[in-house]
Amino acid sequence: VSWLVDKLVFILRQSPIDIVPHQASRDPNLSQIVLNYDRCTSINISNNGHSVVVEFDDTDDRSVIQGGPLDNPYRLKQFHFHWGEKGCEGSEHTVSGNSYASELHLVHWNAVKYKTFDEAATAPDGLAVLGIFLDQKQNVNLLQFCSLLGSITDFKDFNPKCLLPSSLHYWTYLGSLTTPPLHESVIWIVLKDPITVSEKQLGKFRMLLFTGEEEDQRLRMENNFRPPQPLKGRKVRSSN
Ligand SMILES: NS(=O)(=O)c1ncc[nH]1
Ligand SMILES: [Zn+2]
Repeated sequence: VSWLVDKLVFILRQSPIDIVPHQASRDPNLSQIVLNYDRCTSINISNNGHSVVVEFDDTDDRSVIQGGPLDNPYRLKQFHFHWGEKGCEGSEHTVSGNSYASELHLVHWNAVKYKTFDEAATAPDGLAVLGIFLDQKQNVNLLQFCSLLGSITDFKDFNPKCLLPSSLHYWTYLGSLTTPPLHESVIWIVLKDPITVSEKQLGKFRMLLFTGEEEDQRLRMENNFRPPQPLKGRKVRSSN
């Protein structure tokens, strides 16, 4: 039973969470976040069976996030999306119990303190994930690039800056990966303002049918969002 106790005791900072804006504490020491994605080097876009992922070259500090709750620059490694089968659900974080249609995660790692992403992914200050809510309207045409499971397509010079809302106001809290292995290693930075995507584009997410190499292995990819987890006394801070 001790392994069970160990497990229970250490599930203290799981993600996502429900963010309640008026309960977040406005912290004057929280500076703005700074995104240096201009010389970002996207490499490929792929469908890993749970999401669509765009990988970046993280061998140097060309694409980093810094400022806000972060003590040093964190390197952009990949971004991916979470969505649902209906327009009213799909994001992982919720705001006063309300879901958005989808949520974009830009995953960064602390290359100052750790040698590799995998090492950082198990450290309490190893990762920083920028979460951006997607509402329904505009165009995010990544999906036409890959709808086949396991398909990897060249995807050079894509600058994620075009996926950002006008304001970089954010909430921040200490949490975890929202997919296995659920490591409690993420400093979450969730932007308050959503970006808007078209219903058609979101529909493409939902219709993301893919076939593996084997014939007739047709699976529907949908509802790849984890529900909100217990706050366990954590504080959510709000930027100014
Ligand atoms: N969804 S998440 O951003 O917490 C994540 N990134 C890598 C694995 N899981
Ligand atoms: Zn994610």
